[in-house]
Amino acid sequence: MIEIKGLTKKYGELFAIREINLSLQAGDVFGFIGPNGAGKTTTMRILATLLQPTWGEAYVAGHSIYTAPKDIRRAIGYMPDFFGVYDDMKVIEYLEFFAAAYRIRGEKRRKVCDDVLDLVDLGYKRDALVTSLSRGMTQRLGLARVLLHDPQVLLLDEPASGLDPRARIEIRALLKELRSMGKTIMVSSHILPELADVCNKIGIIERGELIVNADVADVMKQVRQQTVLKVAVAERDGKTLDGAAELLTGLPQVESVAPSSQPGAPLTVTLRAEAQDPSDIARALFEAGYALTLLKEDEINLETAFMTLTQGITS
Ligand SMILES: Nc1ncnc2c1ncn2[C@@H]1O[C@H](COP(=O)(O)OP(=O)(O)OP(=O)(O)O)[C@@H](O)[C@H]1O
Repeated sequence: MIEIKGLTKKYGELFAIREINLSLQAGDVFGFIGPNGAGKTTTMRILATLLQPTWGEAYVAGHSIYTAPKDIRRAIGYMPDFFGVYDDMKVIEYLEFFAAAYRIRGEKRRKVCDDVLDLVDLGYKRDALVTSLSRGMTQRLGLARVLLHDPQVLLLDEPASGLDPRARIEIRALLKELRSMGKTIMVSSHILPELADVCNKIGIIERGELIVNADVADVMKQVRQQTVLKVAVAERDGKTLDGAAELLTGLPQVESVAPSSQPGAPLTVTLRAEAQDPSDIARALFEAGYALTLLKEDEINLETAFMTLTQGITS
């Protein structure tokens, strides 16, 4: 759906983006992470055929940015990081205006507008003035607008920037819904946690260069090759968590035991690479008379994974 090869944009001597390569399949949700000025907007504007690269190739939905920009515009929904809304227009009028621009006519137009409004949960603001909407609602209206012509590919430039926590959560839920509809999505942000649980692919861009470009699942595997467990026992009958830690440290399949960070918190037990079965741990504790209250695999979050993976690269 998106194929980029050696894409480069220069402004004078400055490389806004430099030799970017990227390949996204249908249904991929690509989180494009980078600090301000890293090159996210430049990349998206080139894909949206609003900006010419200095050199390099880019195809969207099978169409070249050089030879078929009109086909690309039909296939994409591009939401810029800042967009204006017209004053003294109602929400529904605003959408109908853009639907008309997409040549959606007659009864279908009203239906399409109502459908996208429902999708972004703004049906109840149908007759409100666009200028009366909160920033979160305005962003959702912007999303509704780019969905009018049912594009296969969405390019969303920082859709959650400047929103309060609740509105960010709403945008994330909406992205998940669009993902379940099979859309291919490129969504940018300058912070990773925002996109962590929405994307299946992540790219990190710094000073115009894509320094990480990976499948989320692969990153997880790469970062965590060992099993890490959270373990807790009941502190009674002379048995303590410290005693359990000592016992576990002596087991051959255990590589390390980190004490609990605060009173009552579980131990963090890392197994040796070849030992994957946590039931040995349960058995050893049980046989020594401990009452196990917690034994679960410690789930690594994407943020930690990427921090580990990019250590030293982004500093
Ligand atoms: N028209 C322009 N003329 C000169 N330099 C530009 C122009 N547009 C962008 N740049 C530069 O290109 C680089 C990349 O900018 P870009 O807007 O793509 O970054 P970004 O990752 O989208 O940042 P932000 O998160 O702030 O939107 C920056 O150094 C920027 O100053």
